[in-house]
Amino acid sequence: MLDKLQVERERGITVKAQTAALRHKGYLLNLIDTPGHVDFSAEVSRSLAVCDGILLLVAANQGVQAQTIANFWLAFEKNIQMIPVINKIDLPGADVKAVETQLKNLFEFNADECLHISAKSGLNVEKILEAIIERVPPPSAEVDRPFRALIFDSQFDHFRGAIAYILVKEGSLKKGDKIRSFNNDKSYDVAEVGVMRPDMVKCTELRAGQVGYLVCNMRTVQEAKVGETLYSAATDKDTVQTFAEIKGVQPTVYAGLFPVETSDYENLKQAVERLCLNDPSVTVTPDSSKALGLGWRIGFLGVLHMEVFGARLSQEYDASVILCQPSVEFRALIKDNESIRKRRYEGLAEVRILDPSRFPDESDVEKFLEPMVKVRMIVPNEMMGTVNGLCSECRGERGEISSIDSTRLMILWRLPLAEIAVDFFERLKKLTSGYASFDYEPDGWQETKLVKLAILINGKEVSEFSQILPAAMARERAKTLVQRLKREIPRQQFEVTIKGGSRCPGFEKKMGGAEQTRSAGFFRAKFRF
Ligand SMILES: Nc1nc2c(ncn2[C@@H]2O[C@H](COP(=O)(O)OP(=O)(O)OP(=O)(O)O)[C@@H](O)[C@H]2O)c(=O)[nH]1
Repeated sequence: MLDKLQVERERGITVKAQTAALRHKGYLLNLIDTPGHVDFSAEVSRSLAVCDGILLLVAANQGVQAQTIANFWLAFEKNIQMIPVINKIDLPGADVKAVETQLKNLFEFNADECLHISAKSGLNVEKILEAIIERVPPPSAEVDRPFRALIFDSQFDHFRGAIAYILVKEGSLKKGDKIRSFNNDKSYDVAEVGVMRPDMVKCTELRAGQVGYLVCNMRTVQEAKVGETLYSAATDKDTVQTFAEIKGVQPTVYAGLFPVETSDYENLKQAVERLCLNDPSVTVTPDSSKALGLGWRIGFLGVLHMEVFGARLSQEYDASVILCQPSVEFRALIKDNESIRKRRYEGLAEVRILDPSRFPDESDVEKFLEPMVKVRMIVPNEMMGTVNGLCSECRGERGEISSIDSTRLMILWRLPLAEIAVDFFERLKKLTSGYASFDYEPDGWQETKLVKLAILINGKEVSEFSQILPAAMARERAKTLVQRLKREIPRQQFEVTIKGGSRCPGFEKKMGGAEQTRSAGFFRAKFRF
């Protein structure tokens, strides 16, 4: 019901938090359904900023997943009331007792706190609503004060402009009211308010404690930014209390984004801005390339997030884009030499490496650093060896292992982000027949050796296609690239060379003939790696 986006329906996953208001026995409950995948964790943290309670859902046949633990701690730190719910008890593989043990061992939930339901058959679902009413405190809301609300999500509508989803903390709001935004400092006449049921339904008034949507002719997407405070135009700005900042999540992978046709740049720019309104966890920096023209370097929370962003641009905005190979951010500590630092690196001692075309000269570099992550996996006992094997292959350092019940282990590893950014989860799932779950968080930086794999087309480097990666990963990656290029490039037209730098000596592979019938449009359409 709540997965409305085409990409969600196609992939069967939630990528966007959705709100639904429902009435039950005289109470108004506002629910937010959040995604489960680690790439969309920003949706969870943002939703927690406006919730008074959470339902911690665990499937009876799968048990606690790695992301359940991450989400538990997010809610715990905010001191939000939690209701543990064990779902899918209708399945033959359901083991309610085992899940109860896990919930006790990991989070100290007692068995009598846990609800046992089947969302499919509807069994005991009613009890969830009762539990929300009994256990979750009502929102603190003062209806008699002047209007004040927080924008916790927003979306661009092709017909009505920016639509803000708000939590009304104080007062009330109706059509015709005059309001102001605190950070943007603009004033608006309210054109429409309503609630999500889960589709937008107009209503006459939103009152303190409610969440709903607001249309007020916000013309640019910046005006409906998440975290903005709205208040009654009659209130003196100096007396307005703003909401605590909704902390952003740092991107983990970056990729170049360019229009297929350079003439589409302006349209794509608008589409990117509008989509970012609904997905504020991406970071956007303008970028330009000799081969691909004007575009952006975009930061995502993972490769799935990147793929979903690309799919949404094409499905919701009809945009054709080139997304280059994703890469993590590396850093270089520049040698302690004032004149080199000044001349070449804007005086910086440490530079960020996000773009192969701006790879520092190796002789200027004291050391390279790569980002590390703490990975948490939950796996069946008998698969420990397999999982540990995979992690050591990925240059990992083993951390603690603990059992969460008699059949499952929680395994911690410290791994380079570059190793897990692309296909680690797929490999883990394959090796464990889908039984392992995985979650990670940033864990500092570590010295590394970096290699630039340069891709030359007809003898010229196309830096957007070139890649920077740890030397340990270079040979494997180069081999995959060779295979891919063999499939994708018409050899009579292009000669492609992949060159390893000094740290990947001798790696040079040429393919195709050298005929100079270069067609930029073709390049753009063809190179989507
Ligand atoms: N047998 C059974 N299947 C269920 C039950 N609840 C959900 N499912 C199935 O489990 C699958 C996943 O359901 P979703 O609701 O998409 O799961 P989710 O946890 O929201 O996943 P994300 O959308 O990625 O966050 C679907 O195929 C559902 O039909 C249940 O109580 N019993």
